[in-house]
Amino acid sequence: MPETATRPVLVRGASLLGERTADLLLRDGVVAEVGERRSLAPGDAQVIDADGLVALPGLVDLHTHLREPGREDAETVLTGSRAAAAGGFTAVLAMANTSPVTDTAEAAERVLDLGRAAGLVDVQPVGAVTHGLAGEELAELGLMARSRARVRVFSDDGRCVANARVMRRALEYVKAFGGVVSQHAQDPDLAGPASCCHEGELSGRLGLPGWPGVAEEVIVARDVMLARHTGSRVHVAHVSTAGTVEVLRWAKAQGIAVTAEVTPHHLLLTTDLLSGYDPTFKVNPPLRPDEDVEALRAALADGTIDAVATDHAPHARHDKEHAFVDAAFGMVGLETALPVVATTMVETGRMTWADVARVLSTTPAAIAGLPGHGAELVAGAPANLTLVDPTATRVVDRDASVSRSRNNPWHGRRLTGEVRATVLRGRPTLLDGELVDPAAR
Ligand SMILES: NC(=O)N[C@@H](CC(=O)O)C(=O)O
Repeated sequence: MPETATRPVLVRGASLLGERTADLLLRDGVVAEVGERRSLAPGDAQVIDADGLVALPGLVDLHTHLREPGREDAETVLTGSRAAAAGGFTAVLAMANTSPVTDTAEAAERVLDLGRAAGLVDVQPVGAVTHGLAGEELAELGLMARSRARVRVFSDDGRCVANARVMRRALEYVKAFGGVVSQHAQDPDLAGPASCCHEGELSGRLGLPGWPGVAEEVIVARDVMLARHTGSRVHVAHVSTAGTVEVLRWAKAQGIAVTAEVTPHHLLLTTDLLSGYDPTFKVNPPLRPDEDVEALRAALADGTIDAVATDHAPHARHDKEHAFVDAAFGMVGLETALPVVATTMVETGRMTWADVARVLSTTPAAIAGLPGHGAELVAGAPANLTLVDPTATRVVDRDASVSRSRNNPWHGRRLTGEVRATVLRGRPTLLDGELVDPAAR
């Protein structure tokens, strides 16, 4: 995207990946110089004092619902971009389950253009796998790939591509241009049409229809075999069970081209939260028991799960404030993803900040094929970065969110790790924890 020249930025004294302290001079959209701490002269640059802050490559979210077009009462590309910048993201993949669905080149280009107009984060459209997410005929995969939007990730997310023949064809098709199919793994027959939570002892007691983890696992098992058969790439969206982790571990050991993501909420929240029937905790896949959460954390730490993705799923009050069985599935997550990962994985000693950069930036950028993102912060790299205060703690207040929606499962929880600044191609989008108006940059 052509951008007018901006003032250089000097990031002073940041701890690169929490490993070594340095100054970074950002000019013309790239990291122009990396020097010893306090070695670079500011000249006419805007100075960001990053003493005590960890610098990461800008975060990349593989799984964001921005709701525009169609449900602007829940979120727009602009309000979702604000939430992304506030959360430290410099790129987000916008899911296709909008209204109309992103299943044509024109629809994908429109989302791309809305993202550019908002100017806070690179909004990369995800294309639907099938027309209207109906699971039957393939969408215009090739046209979306060749469009200005350069779509590489395809997903019917919210719905599973349940038909094995359709999934096979989609995998064959996207292989031609290095694309990937991101699967919402939920066998519709096994899960059942009315299921709204994890199937287990608690769902029985609460009288809520649940779906078992095996409904996810059978689809993942099938899809890794289809990926092997086609020689194509499959990505598993929002992994939620220990059984899926076992399948992934096996598939990776065979050399099958499978990648997977876990959401922040599946790393910390468990099914027992449902005992109050609060629809804030209704999400798909559902919150699972402790054993699954533990397996997901271990799999993220050992690389079996490749990435963290938010599944930011904003919903308007009138869709969420219902009896549990009738409420919409989903929770917001862009603004809290980094603190949840810091709290569950870094504070517990399971991951380093370099690991956080891998799972929230480098690997998701590689999976999505976004060459401008996820790069190590060295001279010549794109100036996309996030500055984090690793020790600050904060109690989440849903009303302080810049998202349009309030379905925030973290409200009232204390989390460690605070995003202080976000920089997109050398321009701050967040400074001192406050959004920077694109017009003022
Ligand atoms: N995660 C959710 O619970 N909801 C998502 C769709 C989806 O990913 O299932 C949504 O679009 O609201």
